[in-house]
Amino acid sequence: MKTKTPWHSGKMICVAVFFIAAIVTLVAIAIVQNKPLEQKYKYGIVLDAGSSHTAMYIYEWPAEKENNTGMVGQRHKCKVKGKGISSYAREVAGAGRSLAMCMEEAKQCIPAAKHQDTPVYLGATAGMRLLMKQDRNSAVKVMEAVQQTLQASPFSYQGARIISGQEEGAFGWITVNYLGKNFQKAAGTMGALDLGGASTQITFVSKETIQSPDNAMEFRLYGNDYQVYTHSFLCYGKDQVLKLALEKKLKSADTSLEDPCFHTGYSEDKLFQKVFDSPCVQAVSTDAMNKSFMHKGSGNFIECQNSIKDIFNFSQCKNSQCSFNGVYQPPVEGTFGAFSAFYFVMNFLNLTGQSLADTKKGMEHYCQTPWNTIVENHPKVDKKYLAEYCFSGTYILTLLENGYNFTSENWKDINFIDKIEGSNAGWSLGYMLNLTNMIPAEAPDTPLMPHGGFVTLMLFLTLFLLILLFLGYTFLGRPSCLPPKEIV
Ligand SMILES: Nc1nc2c(ncn2[C@@H]2O[C@H](COP(=O)(O)OP(=O)(O)OP(=O)(O)O)[C@@H](O)[C@H]2O)c(=O)[nH]1
Ligand SMILES: [Ca+2]
Repeated sequence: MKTKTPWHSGKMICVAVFFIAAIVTLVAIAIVQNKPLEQKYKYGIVLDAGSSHTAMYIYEWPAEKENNTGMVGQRHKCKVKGKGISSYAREVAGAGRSLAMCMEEAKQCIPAAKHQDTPVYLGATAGMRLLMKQDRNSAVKVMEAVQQTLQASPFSYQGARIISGQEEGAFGWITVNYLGKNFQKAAGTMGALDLGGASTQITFVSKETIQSPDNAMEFRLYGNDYQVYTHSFLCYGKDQVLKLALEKKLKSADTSLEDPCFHTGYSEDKLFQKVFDSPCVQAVSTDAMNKSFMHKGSGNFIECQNSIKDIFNFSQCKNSQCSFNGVYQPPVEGTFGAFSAFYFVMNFLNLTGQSLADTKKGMEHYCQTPWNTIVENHPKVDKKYLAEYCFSGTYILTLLENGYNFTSENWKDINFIDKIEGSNAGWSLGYMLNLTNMIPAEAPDTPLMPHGGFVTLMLFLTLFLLILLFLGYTFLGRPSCLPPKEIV
């Protein structure tokens, strides 16, 4: 005779059945309860008022996840027609009006119900820094004009200001690392190289203690401390540097100039004013300003590079090492994202993934190509941009190699990038993240496991228990609460 163990008792089996039924119900409730709610989005607008033009960026992010890295993305970009706001010094109202079309686009792009909760910021960079030096009064008026336009919009106006070179560098670094989700990775961060029209920035994390306070920034982000080196070179953006280079070559009595940085066959009558209208170059007399010179190309990369080296001062350095013009810079470290004109120019020249030696060969070949061939090969490219690629590419090479001290070994660490995960690399995203406190100092609490993982685990456990029950039933006999099997 078999002895009845408590496990064999029908009551126990029934209890087990109810127990499992309860678990199944629990899991079902957990699934329904934890189903992600319909995503609610928030929006933010940043106007990047650069020296050459203004761009408006609309960012969006899921309302519940604003503190998680990488959650904010670019929803829309609008390029303001015409030049940068600093070009409106003599007609300041035009600066405000120039933004109207993009603000209209923003109204269409962001749901009306969200307009008044959407912050709008404007940050002006090197063009306005230069205007501030040249004509403070007009600069203030330009900023007032853009402020008025933004305040008249339905969005929540949060300020229009000229940002510092350090901020521009640091926020560009925050943007690329936020988008690359690098703040929570052990692999470390990526340096940022930004080449604008009027200034250029270099920003990276250095192991070396930063020897000059002006170049040091400290951040605590997602629970990690970062010591960042940053420097912004005013007048070393691609448009201002062309003026610096021409200034070096031009004498006020010259009626023509042969320039190795422009293609053979290129010839354009230019006003002295075009070169000398900036605080980056030495002033000349009004008489001289109204004269013109014939700008002719001779297309020679090596000669062009030698002429560009003249605009850097490599001789004085008060610290252990410098980039140029006596500016302290520790040795470059890690990988870099190079964006804005670094990307526009190197991408056009097809020189984004090459060794330093091949990049130089590519430049040599490009610069010596006659102007009519260049025009024939690129019928759709704006002639102003087209004429300057030899100069700009040579400047970029010289700045990176001779200025920042990149070598043929670490050249491959420079990634020429336009966008990361659909968002443009630039200071504007980092600026907004900072002002909306969206990058916490400490890592936000995260659930033990993601929603999908939790549901899968619960289902798996339930299934496991059901199998156990089935096995128990098969091997240990039927419970007494079920009707007995008919004996044949
Ligand atoms: N080739 C090319 N050049 C461009 C393009 N867009 C802008 N540029 C030029 O590249 C340079 C840098 O452009 P941006 O990064 O927009 O410069 P910015 O923000 O106006 O200037 P900063 O205030 O100095 O930052 C300028 O000389 C622009 O005229 C483009 O699509 N193609
Ligand atoms: Ca810029």
